[in-house]
Amino acid sequence: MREARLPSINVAPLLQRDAETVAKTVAEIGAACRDLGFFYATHHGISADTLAQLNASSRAFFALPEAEKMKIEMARDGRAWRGYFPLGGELTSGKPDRKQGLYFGEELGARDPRVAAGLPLHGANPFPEAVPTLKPAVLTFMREAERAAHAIMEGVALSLGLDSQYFRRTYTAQPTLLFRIFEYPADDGESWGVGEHTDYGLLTLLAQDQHSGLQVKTPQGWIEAPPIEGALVVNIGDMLDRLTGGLYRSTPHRVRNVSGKSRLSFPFFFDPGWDAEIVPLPEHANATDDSRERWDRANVHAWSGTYGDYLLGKVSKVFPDLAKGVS
Ligand SMILES: O=C(O)CCC(=O)C(=O)O
Ligand SMILES: [Fe+2]
Repeated sequence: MREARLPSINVAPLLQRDAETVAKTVAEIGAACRDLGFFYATHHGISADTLAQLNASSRAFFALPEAEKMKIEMARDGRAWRGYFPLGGELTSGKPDRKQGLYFGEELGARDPRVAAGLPLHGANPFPEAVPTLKPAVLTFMREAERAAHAIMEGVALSLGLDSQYFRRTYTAQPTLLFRIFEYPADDGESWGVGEHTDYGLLTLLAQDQHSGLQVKTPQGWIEAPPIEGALVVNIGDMLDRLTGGLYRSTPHRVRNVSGKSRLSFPFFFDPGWDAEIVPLPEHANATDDSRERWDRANVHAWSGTYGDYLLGKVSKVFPDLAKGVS
């Protein structure tokens, strides 16, 4: 493992729309996106209190007896694909991951047109009765994380020479929001917490507890992305890679919890609207096929379609049993 560090970027000027200091932030974001596709964001507006509530409520949930957790099991939730999955229940790169977790999305009522139309991955979230604090903790985190993600995407747009609202207009007026809470038991010396993969959408914001485990693939080898108090890890997903013809990289990463303790992480996925057709930016349309280097051997630059199609294809692979009920 190489001793290298991801850059750390203060994103407050984007949240505050501070014209004097935003140029520096934008330049840093552009450089980080072109280089590793990963950086730490500080001053992101997600409060320390929100993170503490989320951490404590999640710990309380995972400490429940298995039967209690299984009351909100994903398999019971139908098309929305929300709820709990037990250890080994998800197969990120074809093998069971050494983690248990909770899967959430945007909290949508039955009258939301997307729910009424029966779109998979849309609906209400199941929350555990046994830990009533989890619901407000998750919903508050998601609200604050969405605000941070819009602001960082404004920085990404500016760094590409686009106007700040470009992505909001084209893809994220009604983003697809997925939020997950993972508990990784201490390493067993054999299995990956999450196997090597890239994320699917535009931007991932990751909060972590105090235990390391995340590793990022760089041209010089794997590096660690340990937790930094108060900072989020931000990385680019396949759709931004596709839009920029590979200029902004969707970088592979993986997790091995070698901390010796149980590790919690909280990835928030900020993705294009479900029906959005993903069309490369005209000036970045000439991408090279990088499928031979990719973990899934897919050529995202030859792919076209809506984000919903892309996501469904990916999620069907990681939860093969659930997918049978949706297709
Ligand atoms: O748990 C982590 O640190 C990363 C999780 C991750 O990469 C993912 O859920 O896509
Ligand atoms: Fe990931």
